[in-house]
Amino acid sequence: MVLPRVIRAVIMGPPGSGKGTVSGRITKTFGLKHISSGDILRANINAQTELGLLMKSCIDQGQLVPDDVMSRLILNDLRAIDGGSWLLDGFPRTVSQAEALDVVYTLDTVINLNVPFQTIKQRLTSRWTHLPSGRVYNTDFNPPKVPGFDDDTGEPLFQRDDDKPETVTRRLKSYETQTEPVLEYYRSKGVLETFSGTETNKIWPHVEVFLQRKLSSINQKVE
Ligand SMILES: Nc1nc2c(ncn2[C@@H]2O[C@H](COP(=O)(O)OP(=O)(O)O)[C@@H](O)[C@H]2O)c(=O)[nH]1
Ligand SMILES: Nc1ncnc2c1ncn2[C@@H]1O[C@H](COP(=O)(O)OP(=O)(O)O)[C@@H](O)[C@H]1O
Repeated sequence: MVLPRVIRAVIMGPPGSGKGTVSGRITKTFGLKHISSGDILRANINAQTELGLLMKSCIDQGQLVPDDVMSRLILNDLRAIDGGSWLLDGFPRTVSQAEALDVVYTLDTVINLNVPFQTIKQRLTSRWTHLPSGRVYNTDFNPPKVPGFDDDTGEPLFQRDDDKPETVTRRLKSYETQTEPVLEYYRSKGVLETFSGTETNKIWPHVEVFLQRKLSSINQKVE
C-alpha cells in the first residue's frame, strides 16, 4: 500500500500482549517504519554502550528506564527518520513520555492490544528473540524452523533475562500503575483504538481492517 501522507502511530499493550508480533505484520502490510524502544535498549546493552550498561540492571529488574533518558532516545530516532511514516512500539509507557511526544508530533492513531495477564504469563516463558532484528518466536505459537536459531539469518536466538516469571510479575505491575494512565490520556484525545482477545491471529484481522480504513480516510482528506 502506498502512503501518500506521513502516518504516525503507536502500539500499546502489556508486556507480551503481541506488540512486536503485530508490529511486524503492520510494517510488512503497510510499510510503516517500526521503532521498538525495547529493541533499541537491548541493542545498546548488546553493544555495551554507556547507556546500555547503565540501563541493564533497571531492565533486568523489570523497572522502567527513566523518562528523560527514554524520551531523548526515541525523539532523536524519530528526528532521524525525517518525515517518514512510523509505528512506535513500547513508547510512550508513562504520561510524561506521552506529553514529551505530544510536544513534537500529532498521532493519527494508538492501537491498544488488550490481552489478559494470565495469557501473557504463559507466553513469555517460551519467548525467544533474535536480537539484531527484534524478531520474536515462541516455542508454542510460532517456533523457529530450527530450535534456538533465527529463520532468516540462522543466527542464535536468545531468552530475555526479564522474561523470568518473577520479573514478568513486576513488569505487569508497572504496566498497571505507570502505563495504564497513558491509555486514558489517549482515550481522552480520541485516538485510542482497543483490540481485545487472547490470540494474535484472531486480533490481527481486526487491526488490519481498521488500519486499511484509517489510512484510506487520511489519504482522502489529502486528495
Ligand atoms: N501462544 C501464543 N503466543 C503468542 C501469540 N502472539 C504472540 N505470541 C508470542 O508471545 C510472545 C510475546 O509476543 P510479543 O510480540 O513479543 O509481545 P510484546 O512483548 O507485546 O512485544 C512471543 O514469544 C510471541 O511469539 C498468540 O496468539 N499465542
Ligand atoms: N518507553 C519506555 N520507558 C521506560 N522503560 C522502557 C520503555 N521501553 C522499554 N523500556 C524498558 O525495556 C524493557 C523491555 O521493553 P519491551 O521490549 O518493550 O518489553 P515488552 O515487549 O515485553 O513489553 C521494559 O521492561 C523497560 O525496562
